[in-house]
Amino acid sequence: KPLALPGAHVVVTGGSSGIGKCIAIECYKQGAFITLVARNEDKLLQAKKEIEMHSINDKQVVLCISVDVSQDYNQVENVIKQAQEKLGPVDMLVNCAGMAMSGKFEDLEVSTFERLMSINYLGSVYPSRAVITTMKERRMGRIVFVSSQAGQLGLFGFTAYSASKFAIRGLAEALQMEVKPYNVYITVAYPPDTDTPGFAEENRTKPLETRLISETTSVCKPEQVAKQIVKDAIQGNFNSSLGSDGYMLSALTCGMAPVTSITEGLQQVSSA
Ligand SMILES: NC(=O)C1=CN([C@@H]2O[C@H](COP(=O)(O)OP(=O)(O)OC[C@H]3O[C@@H](n4cnc5c(N)ncnc54)[C@H](OP(=O)(O)O)[C@@H]3O)[C@@H](O)[C@H]2O)C=CC1
Ligand SMILES: CCCCCCCCCCCCCCCC(=O)[C@@H](N)CO
Repeated sequence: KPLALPGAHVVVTGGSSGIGKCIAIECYKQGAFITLVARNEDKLLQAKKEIEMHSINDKQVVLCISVDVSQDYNQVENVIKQAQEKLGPVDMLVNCAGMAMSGKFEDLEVSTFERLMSINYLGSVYPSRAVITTMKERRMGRIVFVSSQAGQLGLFGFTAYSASKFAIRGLAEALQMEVKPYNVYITVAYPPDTDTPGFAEENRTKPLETRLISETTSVCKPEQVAKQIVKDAIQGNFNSSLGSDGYMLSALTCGMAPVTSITEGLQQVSSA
């Protein structure tokens, strides 16, 4: 059964910018209560104002909490507790906090591998770990992981980034198998290049080869990406991708990932 967003509590990490902010807006437009989680407080307040312009009733709330999701599990757990005290149990968690850094393997600092793994991977483990018990008890919930097309295939320049985004998929597949009997559904999103502040930042140091490969697919708008992710999450689809290249990549790299319908499974076989 699709998740009903009106009145639901949606937590979005990385909700102060880019794709995360657009996901928050999309959910708010459909009547959800939102908790935004990110580090910078000014950006959080700015995003809150922007989201509030899309309210559909006067009960809706946007709560902001500043925390680094990649550092300390206890801190993250406290943040989730605070959010639940104010807005009730989390119906949907969207793990969107993350960043990209590119460069040839030998040019990347070793610390970059550690950093991307902790932000993109552990930064998705901690919030998910903090909500899962309640979701299982309530026999409902959605957890979204934002991976990337670079989490479906390894690309020149993305040795650190791709690995951190592949890791998310392993976590998600295993977790979905555990929580399906509890009516909790996991979605992994694989967005293409998307026009966000994070993307602009990433482009400042991108190797030419990476740029050329990336340019074979077009740059999407974050609103468009967000709409697709929210739609798939509500439906409980395990895979969320966008556009014809996104569709092909997902079909080619489906592996043994859960399928939502028999049709989807047959489609994967025929398009492969
Ligand atoms: N844009 C793109 O081309 C694509 C992006 N993605 C993925 O989508 C996600 C969002 O990307 P995008 O919208 O471009 O990024 P932005 O840089 O625009 O936004 C990132 C958000 O995450 C927050 N954030 C970053 N690090 C942390 C942290 N340690 N703890 C808490 N919050 C954090 C930022 O706030 P603050 O800095 O204040 O903490 C901000 O709200 C990322 O996971 C990215 O890898 C996937 C495919 C394509
Ligand atoms: C037959 C199948 C055809 C498919 C063509 C495949 C082409 C691959 C292009 C991948 C682009 C990389 C996107 C990474 C986005 C990202 O995560 C960063 N921008 C993060 O900010």
